[in-house]
Order: sequence, then C-alpha cells, then structure tokens
Amino acid sequence: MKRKYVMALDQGTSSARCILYDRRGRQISVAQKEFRQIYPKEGWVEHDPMDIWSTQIGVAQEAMLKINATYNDIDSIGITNQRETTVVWNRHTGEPVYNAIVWQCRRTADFCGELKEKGLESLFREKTGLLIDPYFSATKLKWILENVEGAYESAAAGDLLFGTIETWLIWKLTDGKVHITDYSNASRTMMFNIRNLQWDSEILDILDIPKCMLPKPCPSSMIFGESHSRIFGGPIVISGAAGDQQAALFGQTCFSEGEAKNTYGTGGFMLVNTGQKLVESKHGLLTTIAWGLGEDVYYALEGSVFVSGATIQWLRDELRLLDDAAQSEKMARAVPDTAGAYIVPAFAGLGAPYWDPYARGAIMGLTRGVNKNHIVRAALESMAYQTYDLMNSMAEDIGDAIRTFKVDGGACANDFLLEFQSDIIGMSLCRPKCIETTSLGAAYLAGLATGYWENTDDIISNWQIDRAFEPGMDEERRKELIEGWHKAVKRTLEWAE
Ligand SMILES: Nc1ncnc2c1ncn2[C@@H]1O[C@H](COP(=O)(O)OP(=O)(O)O)[C@@H](O)[C@H]1O
Ligand SMILES: O=P(O)(O)OC[C@H](O)CO
Repeated sequence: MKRKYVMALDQGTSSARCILYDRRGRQISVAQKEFRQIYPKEGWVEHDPMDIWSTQIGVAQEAMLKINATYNDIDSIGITNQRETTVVWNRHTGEPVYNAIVWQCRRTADFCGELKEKGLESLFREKTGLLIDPYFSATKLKWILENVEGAYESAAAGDLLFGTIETWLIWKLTDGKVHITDYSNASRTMMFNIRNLQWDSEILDILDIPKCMLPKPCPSSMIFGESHSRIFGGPIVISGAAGDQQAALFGQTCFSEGEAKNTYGTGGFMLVNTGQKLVESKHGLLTTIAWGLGEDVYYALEGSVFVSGATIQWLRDELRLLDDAAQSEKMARAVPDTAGAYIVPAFAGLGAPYWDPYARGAIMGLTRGVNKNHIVRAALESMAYQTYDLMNSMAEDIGDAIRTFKVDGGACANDFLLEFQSDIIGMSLCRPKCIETTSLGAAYLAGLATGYWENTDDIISNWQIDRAFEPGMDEERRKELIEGWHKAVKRTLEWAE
C-alpha cells in the first residue's frame, strides 16, 4: 500500500517551508519559519547555514506533528531551494567555514568584471549557459576560498565540501553520508557543463577551484539516500531535488516545449521549457537545466529578475506606505494610472535582460500630483514590465510564441498585477488554484522516483485553474507605457560604477 504523503522541503531566500502533499497534490499540512538575513556590508547578503538547517528541520517536524504523522506515513522527501547560494563546510566536523553567500550578494562584481575583461564571457556562456555575474555560485565559492584563512589549502587537501542549498540539506539529512547536487542546481553554479553534465575542468582551472570539494551531479528525481533515523524517528527516502524555479516549472506541469511560467516572489523568474534541446539566448537570458528525469535531461530558458515582490516589501518596511503587501491592490486601483511615475527596482543591480550589477533603483517622472497610491501602483507595474522584458526576449530566442503562460509566487494573489501583466504582454495568462508550485514540483520529483506517482500523466490532472486573465489594453497605450519604462530603465544603468 502506498504511504500517505510526500514531504516537500522548500528552503527559500527568506523562509523555510515544509508541506505534506497527498496523491492529488493537495496540501495536508504546512509549516513555515523565517530566518535571519545578514547584511555585513552594502550589497552583501549572507545566511547562517546552521539557521537554514535548523529552521528547515524545525518546520518539517512541525508539519508532521500538526497532523500526527510519523515517518511511516511519508513516502519520500523532495527538496527545493533558493539557488546559487553557496555553502562551504568541513567534511569531518560538519561546521561551515563561513556564512552562506546568498544569490543576491554582489561582493564579487569586480572579480566578475575582470573575468569579462579577459574575454571569457563566451567560454562561460558556451559551457554553462550563463553569463558571468556575481549572481552565480562560482565566484562566491572562490571568494570563500581566498578570504577565509586556510580555506584554499584545506579544500585542496580534501577537507572541505562545497554545496548549494539542496546539497547542504541532503548532506545534513543523511548525517554526512551523501554529497550530491541535482543537475538543475548544478547548472546555476557557473562551473557545470550543461552539455556533458560534468563539472567543467577548464573552468575549475581558470577559477582555481579544487574539484574534490564538489558534489556528485545527479538527475533531479532518483533515490539519493535516506534521512537519519534520529531526525524523524525512522528513515525517510530522499528522492527529489531541484532549484526552486525549475521545481515551480515542474509543479506547474510545464512538461512540454513552449510552456512557460513566471513566479512573482521576492525576485521574479520566468522559465520556458525548451524540451531536450539547449537554446542559446541572444537577449541576455540564461540557458539552464530544467530537470533530469530518468535518462532524460530537459532544458529551459530563464529570465531572472532580482527584485520583484520585494519592491512591495520595501514600500511596506522602509517607506511605510502600506501595512501589508495585499493592501497594494486596493491602493493601485484607487488611481487610474501612475500619473507618469515609474519605479525601477534595481536595488541589487539589474538581472535579465540588462545584466548590470551597477544599476541602482529609482523613482522617476515625479510631479506634484503623485501620491502614495501612484507609487504603489508604479511598484506593481514595475513587476509586470520586468516580466514583459523577459517574455519579449524569450519569444525572440525560441523563435516561436510561448504556448502557455502560467503564474505563481506570493504576489500573484494580486489580481491588479495580473490584469496589468496580461495587458502589457498582450496575451492571456493563467493562475492555478495551488500557487505553491515550487514545493509541489519538489514533491512530484520525489514521488515519481519512488512510484508514488506513476508518471507525469498521473500528475497533470492535479493542475487546476483558478482564473485566466485576458488582455484588454489598446495597442497605442501599451506601446506608450512600455516606452516610458524603457526610458526609465536607461537612466538607472551604470549608476554605481
Ligand atoms: N498581494 C500581494 N501583492 C503584491 N505583492 C505581494 C502580495 N503578497 C505578497 N507579495 C510580495 O511577494 C513576496 C512574497 O512572495 P513569496 O512567493 O512568498 O516569496 P519568496 O518565496 O521569494 O520568499 C514578497 O516580496 C511580498 O512583498
Ligand atoms: O527563494 P526565492 O523564491 O526568492 O528564489 C531565489 C532563486 O532561486 C534565486 O535564483
């Protein structure tokens, strides 16, 4: 008889979540806890890897306790995680040698500039599918090796291990027995060759990174090992892992070529499935691995926007224009437009398609009539304009229309945002009933490896639409608004250089 639930561990940038799913993809128990963000200097972002571990395991135990589930009720564990974030720890003691350097951290911008000046961009692009940017793990890892006393020597002697967050969690869950990464996470490190699915020796040489510290790359859905009995009272199989954006694509059941999703969370991430073919972008998008399933590897094109819903958080916490994020919808609807104001939320530079680590945020087009409702509306609209830029680049790169466009993430609860989004891209989009697609994707990957779900067809029927949004804006207005956005973006580029 099948066990009752699959456990998804969703280790996000600001919180750890655990959700227990049943076979129909329903959430049976949920627990969540935020953890500390560390900002040691301007533009630097860190997490304590022990906080990551303890909050993650805490919410897993809590989710089980809430429904009195035991390890015997859980079929398997799937892990999904904030990607690129880099942890280095001692393989003997399990102690991290430094805080996790978070994907948002810009500390290696100058070093990335040097790599670009050496003309290495096309080599990295060809092998890893990525651009050279501080966003990815490789230069973060190099920074740790160079700046933590004795780290390079210990790593070269085989005493230190590197991992992105799923690697760290699997290593901790298995009590140090399993050191692996899944292809989707590996493809975000800027060290992984997405063509031959190996760590790339030439890149490791360029960066002087000892190969012995890297985890073994594996498909995203397979039995990796089992959790130590001490943690849940008995062992549970760990059989799924994927970066959170790829997991969301999977959870949205975008299994076929041309199917796309956009996630409106802290950041914004649009991915389109390109099937088993690797598509190179001419517009600043990333070629990335969507997942490895059985013998097959699926690829995606991705547009990553560093700040999306976080703009609303900023208006709430720093400018105090609103008390909670949901209020933004009412405020935006209280005015007919932004009165010409634009917000470009380049707080952490700009990601795709601009890739400028030195861009900085701005509010532009202000006149005396602009009030807080206009500013809040401009913030929501900026989330849609950024997605428009990604969608546009994507359509040109794949030389074809995007067939379906599904949305998810915390901010997609905002109907105003999705109405405006549909107007600006001039196409319809769908919001599913379950917008927790990230954790659902991780659960699916785990349950497919154990036979909890037979195959992807078994899963597709779980996806249910909540609402479709249709475009209604006239073409002239659309063009005018988009032109204004691009004019505003231009003014923010290379600001901090
Ligand atoms: N109704 C809403 N309207 C606009 N933004 C929202 C709304 N609800 C949440 N957000 C924003 O979405 C983000 C949270 O989304 P979530 O998917 O939980 O984030 P993450 O997984 O990246 O931590 C926050 O930045 C918040 O400001
Ligand atoms: O934790 P999230 O949802 O903000 O996602 C972070 C991304 O994986 C970074 O690439």
